[in-house]
Amino acid sequence: MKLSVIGCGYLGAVHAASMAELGHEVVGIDVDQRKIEALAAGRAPFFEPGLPEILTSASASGRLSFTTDMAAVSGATVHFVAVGTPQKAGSYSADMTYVDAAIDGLIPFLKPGDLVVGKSTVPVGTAARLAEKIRAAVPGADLAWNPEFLREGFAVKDTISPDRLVYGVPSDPEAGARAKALLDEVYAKALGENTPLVVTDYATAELVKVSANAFLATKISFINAIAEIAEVTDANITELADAIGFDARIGRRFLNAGVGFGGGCLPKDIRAFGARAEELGRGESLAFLKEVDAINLRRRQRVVDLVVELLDGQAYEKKVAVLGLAFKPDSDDIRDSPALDVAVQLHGLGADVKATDVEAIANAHAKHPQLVFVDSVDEAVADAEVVVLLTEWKEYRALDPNAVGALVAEKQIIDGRNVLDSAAWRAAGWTYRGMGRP
Ligand SMILES: NC(=O)C1=CN([C@@H]2O[C@H](COP(=O)(O)OP(=O)(O)OC[C@H]3O[C@@H](n4cnc5c(N)ncnc54)[C@H](O)[C@@H]3O)[C@@H](O)[C@H]2O)C=CC1
Ligand SMILES: O=C(O)[C@H]1O[C@H](OP(=O)(O)OP(=O)(O)OC[C@H]2O[C@@H](n3ccc(=O)[nH]c3=O)[C@H](O)[C@@H]2O)[C@H](O)[C@@H](O)[C@@H]1O
Repeated sequence: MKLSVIGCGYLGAVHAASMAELGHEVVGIDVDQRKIEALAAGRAPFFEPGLPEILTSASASGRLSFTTDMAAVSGATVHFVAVGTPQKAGSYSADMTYVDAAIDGLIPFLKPGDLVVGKSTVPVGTAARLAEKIRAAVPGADLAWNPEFLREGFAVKDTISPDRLVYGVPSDPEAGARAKALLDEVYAKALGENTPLVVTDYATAELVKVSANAFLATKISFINAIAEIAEVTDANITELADAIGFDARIGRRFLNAGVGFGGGCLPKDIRAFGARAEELGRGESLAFLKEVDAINLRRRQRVVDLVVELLDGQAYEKKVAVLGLAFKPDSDDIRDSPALDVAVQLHGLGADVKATDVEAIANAHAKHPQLVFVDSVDEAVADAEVVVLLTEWKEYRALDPNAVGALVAEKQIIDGRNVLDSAAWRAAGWTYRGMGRP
């Protein structure tokens, strides 16, 4: 099948390459010339495990191409829209400029029978609005909403073998059936493997996406709120999470307390969802998401406070090693990263911060050139008075407390992700502080 993917960022580039890997003929479009040049040369413009391999194989197959020229969509029947919907400056709402520009750019090249498929995360009501616009401009063309649930770090696997598929299709039965048939053809492999499929209306599909992210964010903030109580009672949040997680109704996943959630999605999605609820006159229904956000941001402050506490109340000119900048391991994404936020705050307090990451240094440097970045843990921790672990890369989880201890000035560590063996670090002479565990 011939597909186009408009917007080739963390979502779109993976989607384009994965669809080509599945046998479709795909053209990826982006306004970012540099990104397109990299992708066209078979290079991933960001770090995502497995992406380089499928880019190479799909490009070699001749089924995958990339361009900045929107006219290239003409040969395709199904057009995925995967452009960004970041938080609007000065507001909690989603910035819809890119989605609107992508649809406006696409319309002149649509033909009757084409299906535009929204993948970006949008405020509920967007699909109905865009569908009207598309149908008015190109009779016979239509729109479906097919939210994406991939996780960065697992994006290729999640795209090729999703845990569920959701289609928001037009309410007209004939148009709905046609949209479903086209999407079934796109996702034939996953459907053949009995992937659960929910076929629904636009509003439900849009709400499924933001509800899923709101639930995940709430689950993380729930455990972090309990971690705040654990901190003042000397309870152990990890053991507590294990214990409640054994209840299948609760489940252990997404109960890792620490410096909290970040990234290009959970934080901005809960804010945009709350803002949309207010527009709909139902602000109070999602008021709890403000608390979820507030708990989350307090965890970053908690790490900063712990650093200052370990430095006897004064961070100024003290040497602090920051391990981790990406919002999570196996990603170079620093969008709303708790780790980077903490590094910036410590720098703001006058600390002599040396920060490192496995993949995210270039992105972090581009955004915060005022920080000092070093390429290795050894350089970061040299003469440090406090070491702060903020992104749980496997390399950092495996650190040897004795080896690190030989390099620092003071053996003090804050485990912002609760991933180190506290007993082993203490046995090696370290002052160990976790996030809600002794
Ligand atoms: N990153 C992720 O893991 C997931 C993201 N999403 C959603 O997918 C959407 C995209 O997210 P990301 O890929 O992370 O963002 P991103 O910022 O990495 O990528 C967006 C891309 O769209 C391009 N773009 C902007 N305007 C354009 C236009 N008019 N025509 C063509 N290209 C244009 C940008 O240059 C950029 O490369 C967002 O709505 C996000 O919430 C949903 C699920 C997972
Ligand atoms: O809409 C999106 O873009 C995506 O957002 C998240 O995926 P992602 O942002 O890639 O990363 P997650 O694995 O969800 O982690 C998000 C943040 O939560 C943090 N987290 C996660 C789990 C946990 O137990 N504790 C915790 O603090 C992570 O460190 C990270 O900062 C969702 O998991 C995806 O399903 C969704 O498609």
